[in-house]
Amino acid sequence: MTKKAKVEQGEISIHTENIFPIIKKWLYSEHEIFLRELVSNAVDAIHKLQHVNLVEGLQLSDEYAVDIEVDKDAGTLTVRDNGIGMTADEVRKYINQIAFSSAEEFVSRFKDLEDKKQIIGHFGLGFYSAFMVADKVEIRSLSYAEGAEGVHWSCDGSTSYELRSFPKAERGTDIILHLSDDTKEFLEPARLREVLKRYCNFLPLPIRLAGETINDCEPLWSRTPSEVSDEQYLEFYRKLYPLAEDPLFWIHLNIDFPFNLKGIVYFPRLTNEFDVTASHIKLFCNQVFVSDDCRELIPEFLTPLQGCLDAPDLPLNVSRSYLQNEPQVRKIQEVLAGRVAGKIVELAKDLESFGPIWEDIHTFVKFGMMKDEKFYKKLADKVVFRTTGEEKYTTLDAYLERAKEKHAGKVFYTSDEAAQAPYLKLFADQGFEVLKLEAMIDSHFIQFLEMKNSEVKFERIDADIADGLLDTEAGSEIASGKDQKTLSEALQEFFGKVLDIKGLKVRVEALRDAAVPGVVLLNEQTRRFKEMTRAMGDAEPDLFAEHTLLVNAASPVAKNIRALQEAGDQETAELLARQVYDLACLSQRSFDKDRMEAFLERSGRILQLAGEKG
Ligand SMILES: Nc1ncnc2c1ncn2[C@@H]1O[C@H](COP(=O)(O)OP(=O)(O)OP(=O)(O)O)[C@@H](O)[C@H]1O
Repeated sequence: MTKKAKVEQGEISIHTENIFPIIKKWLYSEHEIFLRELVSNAVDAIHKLQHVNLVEGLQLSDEYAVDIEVDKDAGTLTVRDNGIGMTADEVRKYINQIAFSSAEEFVSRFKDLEDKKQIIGHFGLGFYSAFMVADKVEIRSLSYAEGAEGVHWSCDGSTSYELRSFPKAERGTDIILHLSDDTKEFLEPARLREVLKRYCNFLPLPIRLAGETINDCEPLWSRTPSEVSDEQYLEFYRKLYPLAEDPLFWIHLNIDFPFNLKGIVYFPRLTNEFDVTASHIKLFCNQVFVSDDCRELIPEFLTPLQGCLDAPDLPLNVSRSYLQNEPQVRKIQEVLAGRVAGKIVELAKDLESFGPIWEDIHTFVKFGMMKDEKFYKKLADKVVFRTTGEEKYTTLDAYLERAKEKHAGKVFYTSDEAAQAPYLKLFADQGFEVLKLEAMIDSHFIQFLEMKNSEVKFERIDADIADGLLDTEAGSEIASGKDQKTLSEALQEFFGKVLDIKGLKVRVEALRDAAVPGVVLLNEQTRRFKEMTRAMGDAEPDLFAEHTLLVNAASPVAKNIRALQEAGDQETAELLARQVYDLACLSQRSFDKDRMEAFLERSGRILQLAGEKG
């Protein structure tokens, strides 16, 4: 005669009326995370058994795995493990009391939260997340303990449960979900696979779907860095980001003290499609996927970093705003910044291979240096600049060393090679090296460098004419003509009178290069100030409100103007003076319609005159 199984019925002692509808509705969009929760509980159960096995010397030698199975006809999904199992008492304690009281706490803590995304992806849901997708949940379990009896628990989503003994042959736990009508998608292997790949891809034990292992139990970051080859790092990257180009460099973190942090972060090649404002790192907790968005852990200037971080010590069941104030988070940021700086120092040893990498990383490095003093100190002498010099790249120190004779402490730069081409030519012809600072961040970075090195001044090549470009041997000029004026005096007065523009200063100097009739100069400090007000969102500043026209006394055009003026051909002299000015301005600014028309018309007349002369 078989003994009738004793059935225990009871009420789960929770105080919230009925938490399940709340959970279900509230977390609707993220209900797939139930699978992560159940699979990680199953993995925990196996780890616990492995631990007991060691401590108690049980000498178990099973093949451990978590199996996920579906029964389409019955509409059930089962998560099975061969871990530690539970006795009836443990089910009462861990499921009826602990799991459900934490459920209650969870709901009361987060139900008023506006931004639900804040906690999504973080732990704290546990076993009861099964009710997000199931109308009824069953547990069948057999504890590892000697003489243990199988146990069966079921609950239909109300606050009452049923518990009875159950003839289970194999140690471990089956969690059986009777999926609700609107979550039948989880009976589809393809959908299950997708979710398991997302959350369980790197779990440390085999996770099998219909018998097939779907995960990588030993993700690369869990290995010893010295045992991993470059090819393996690249292969891992390609698996994580199949559409991306190979990264620029990577860092393998393997920290045990003062906190645990493992992971591999990659600095990607930045393409136009790459969103540098989004977070790209996948966060794990003991190899369980937690979130794709862990921007709190990464210093702001390193947001492009990709890869995986495994931070088992972080209290992940808290909101992101909590994370922002978590001291450990700051330490992780510091470690990341330090390690990235270290890697850059290493890469910078070979300037030739470093140059192209620098092109992709420089904005972030400069931003980091301005934000983080430690980062600055580590990299201060590693910053490189593109240059017109012999090598393609130079450090600031090397540049200043070369410039010692000609312009000590002064750094000439261009912010736009095309627009400043005439100036570049002047500098190049006289053998002056010019740095190319063409990125948005550079104007701020220059300011920052000047603050850090008070003896260094940056000057854009159109800011002033360096002494070395002037022909100081041109000799003193002789006063001549009816007006008894020197060439410089006469031209200065003539240009000033003819152009008659508010804010324009005329300066006449002999340049070493006679080919340029004139250049416009914009004072460095005034220009920077104007650019700054533009950056602050003020109305478009007029960069030309104050500017200087430098007329090249060495140029044949200037001499010609003076000759025409002396000969009384005021009209042609004026025509040429205006053209010299417009040509000098043209590279710096675009003309409006009227000025362009006047310029073209004048050009036509000058061509005509030249033709008549010929
Ligand atoms: N498959 C299982 N095998 C053995 N025990 C289990 C299993 N699943 C759950 N448990 C027990 O039930 C308890 C409650 O699980 P639950 O998932 O709600 O919370 P948790 O795992 O302790 O914490 P959290 O999931 O929030 O990190 C577990 O601590 C464990 O003791």
